[in-house]
Amino acid sequence: MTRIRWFGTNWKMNKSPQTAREWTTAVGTYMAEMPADQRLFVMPPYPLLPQILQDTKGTGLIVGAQNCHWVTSGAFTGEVSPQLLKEIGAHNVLLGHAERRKQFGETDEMIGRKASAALRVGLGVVLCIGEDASIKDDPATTRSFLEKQLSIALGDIPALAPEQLVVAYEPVWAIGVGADPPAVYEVAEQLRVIRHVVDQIVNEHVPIVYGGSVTLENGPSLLTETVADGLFIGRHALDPAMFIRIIQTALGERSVVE
Ligand SMILES: O=C(CO)COP(=O)(O)O
Repeated sequence: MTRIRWFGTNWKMNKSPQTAREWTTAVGTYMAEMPADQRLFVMPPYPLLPQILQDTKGTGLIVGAQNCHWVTSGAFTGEVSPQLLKEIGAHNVLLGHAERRKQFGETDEMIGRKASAALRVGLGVVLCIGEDASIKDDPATTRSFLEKQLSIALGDIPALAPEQLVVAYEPVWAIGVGADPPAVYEVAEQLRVIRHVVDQIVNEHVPIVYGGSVTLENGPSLLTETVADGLFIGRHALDPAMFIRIIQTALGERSVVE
């Protein structure tokens, strides 16, 4: 069976309609020649979703939201329902990102409700999990922490369609400007643990991607020296040329130095 490789980016609170269009144009050109065993996904801010869905129709780009509520409609000011995302044509939704957990108080239970609701309306889900710096050097604690995040988030999910769920391992200590760059040996073991736990919980094959300070330099080893099925990239994928270079380099189609 061909191994599918996943490359995604979360734009966080970045980009304008204009710079989003420049990005989708450049990535669309790459995707026109892209091998069938690759999946690319992007999570723009909510207001850019309709534009990007329209501009990338037929390219195969998977376009998703960065969050959603677990309820279909109602008095939840500022929230967006999975049903609405589905109706506007979004393909998937990012849930459990470390920034949502830390800055907006999202708990494993809330993320579990969101995952269940999103999957039930037929959206794909990219579920983020990851430990913070305080436990990273304690393998047993990290293991049980990741197991708990997974078992609560996936505790009430329906039967999955193929490729409907992706798990993103994003250790909190490795995310964003000023974070510790991840060493492959540090994340390889956790990725193995996650693979094992996910296989126990879910019948369907669930791709697992690595995210957190992925760069042109560390992308190849993070992809090829671990069990990761792909890479989830933040700030270094805001530039579409760099996003494409990271993909091509990680897949061995280009070298880091050219
Ligand atoms: O949070 C991330 C993707 O969701 C990763 O962000 P960075 O690649 O900027 O560390």
